[in-house]
Amino acid sequence: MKAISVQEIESTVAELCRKANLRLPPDVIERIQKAGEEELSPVGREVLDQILQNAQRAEQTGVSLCQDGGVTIVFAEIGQDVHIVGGMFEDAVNAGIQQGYQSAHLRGSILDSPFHGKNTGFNAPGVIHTKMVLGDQLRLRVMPKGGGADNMSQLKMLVPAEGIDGVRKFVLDVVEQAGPNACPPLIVGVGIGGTFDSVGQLAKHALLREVGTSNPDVAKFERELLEEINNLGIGPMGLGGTITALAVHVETHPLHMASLPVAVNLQCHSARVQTAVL
Ligand SMILES: O=C(O)C[C@H](O)C(=O)O
Repeated sequence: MKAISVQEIESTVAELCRKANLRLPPDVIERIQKAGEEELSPVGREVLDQILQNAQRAEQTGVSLCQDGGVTIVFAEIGQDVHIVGGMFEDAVNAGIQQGYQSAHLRGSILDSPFHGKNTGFNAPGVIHTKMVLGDQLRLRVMPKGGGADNMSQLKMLVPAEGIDGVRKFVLDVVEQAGPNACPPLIVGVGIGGTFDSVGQLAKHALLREVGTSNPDVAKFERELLEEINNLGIGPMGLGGTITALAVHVETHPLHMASLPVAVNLQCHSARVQTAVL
């Protein structure tokens, strides 16, 4: 049994929030660089170059990658042999979000209620997903999820007879309808299976994967979808081009024989995720 204090959790989440908002992960940078070599449109190449310059400046100056620090999504894998001491896990995470956003001067985007619309200040509360795992470690992953791209995401309960072709059509429709609004080039997270409530989480979870790595069970489907999305011609920031998406990540879950839930969670090019293990 390992004891982990709420103070450690709070300061770790704070640091992850700061890092995530100021630093584009190396896998994302590499994929954008490669996209710059592949993009056929000169305007598209210019946009990709500006995205890379923006990432460099954010790291050098401490000004956030994007004005939108998003909803702070925290994925926690909690080892069964971990004992959290000194308070409530969720309170510690939310205090960490507040500390991180405040100290790095990041915009608070969270309203207390759809009815009152009062900014809570410093971006708390976040959305927290927890999973019990083996071991005595706590793995924390922070994803600031921008509002613009999340707004263009969609979920649909397909009829099973629509099959995988129906899924393919739905994913393409979602990307096409999003057009420039989700700030392409995108990472397209797709969840298939489970239930109405779980499939959205599956699609969001797919975005955590290292950009461009494939799910061996559906690698061909992911490759085909990426090609079809890039053939839509939306291009970087919607200005036309051959790179609309950097990657398609698909996750599946067993499902009821009468259902075919699909969720498409769009991630803008500012694909920010940072991880720490306690
Ligand atoms: O809230 C914002 O700053 C903007 C939003 O993320 C957007 O993409 O339009």
